[in-house]
Amino acid sequence: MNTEEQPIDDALSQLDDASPIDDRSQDDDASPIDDVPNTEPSNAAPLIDVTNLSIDFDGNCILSGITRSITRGQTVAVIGESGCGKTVFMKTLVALLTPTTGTVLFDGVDLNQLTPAQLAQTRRRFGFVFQNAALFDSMNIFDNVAFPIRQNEPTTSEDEVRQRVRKHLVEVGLPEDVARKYPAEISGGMQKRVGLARALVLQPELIVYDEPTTGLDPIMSDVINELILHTRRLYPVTSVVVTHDMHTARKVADRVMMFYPRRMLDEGQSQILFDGPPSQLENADDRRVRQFVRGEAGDRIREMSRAMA
Ligand SMILES: Nc1ncnc2c1ncn2[C@@H]1O[C@H](COP(=O)(O)OP(=O)(O)OP(=O)(O)O)[C@@H](O)[C@H]1O
Repeated sequence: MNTEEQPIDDALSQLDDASPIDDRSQDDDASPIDDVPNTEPSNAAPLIDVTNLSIDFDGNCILSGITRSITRGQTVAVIGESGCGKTVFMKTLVALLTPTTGTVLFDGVDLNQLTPAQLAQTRRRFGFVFQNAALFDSMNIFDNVAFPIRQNEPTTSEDEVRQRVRKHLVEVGLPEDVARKYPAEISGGMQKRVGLARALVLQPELIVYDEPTTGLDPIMSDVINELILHTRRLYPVTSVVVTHDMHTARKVADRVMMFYPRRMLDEGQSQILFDGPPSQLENADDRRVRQFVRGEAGDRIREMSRAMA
């Protein structure tokens, strides 16, 4: 796309009366408002149904025997030590990976039975917030956020594109002058907020966040956490948040799933050691869960010693 051809100045003039959530956002210390309507889901039907999922890579079993549902409107944090399969699980939910066995239903439809065209259509219902924001370096922020609209809804008028980009930049607390900048000209925290704005422009039903706070200072991490909550209050969206950040898991999630590496378990043992509200993490029955959330190596040291012996 030739960004020079975009009527960006017109677009930006439309942003002039936008009220960013917090003008301090230029300095990355903005805290978005939370006084917004709570859009509770109208029903509690599962949006995602996973049945007996397993994933192998070259005979190396990463996930097995996973059966879980995710209800519409839930925010699920997926935690667990590095390499246990959190990202693989998340990618499988949005058909970026194909199950070795088992099924993943999204809104009752088996994603792996869809034709490429049907899958592309369904993916418009997903929003992705990547670990590194994954913005296009050659496009300014306005065009980055406009990109999914122009790609997926090419008949949308430029007027509407401007309105929607403006709305979503405001929602993530970015001031209007950011729209003219390029990704390299803004901080990592601002890039993550642009990534969230871009994920929201197609009004997804499911948003997956891959390590949304990794690499951010504690204040900016909390801004991102607030934005995840803010997004949930604004829209009846279902969210899956893969994170190492226990503060994020506790703050944004109404449900936490903790995975354990398959290779460290015996046949038939569940790979999900905990599945419940974050308030119960500290008192989980499984010692490995309590150790994980407290940041104690505990059993893992003994297990690793045995594995290396
Ligand atoms: N496409 C792939 N091909 C082969 N192996 C893969 C692929 N994707 C992931 N893996 C392997 O699967 C395992 C789980 O990876 P995954 O990225 O899900 O871990 P994770 O729990 O998200 O870890 P981290 O917290 O470090 O990101 C790793 O051993 C990884 O190397």
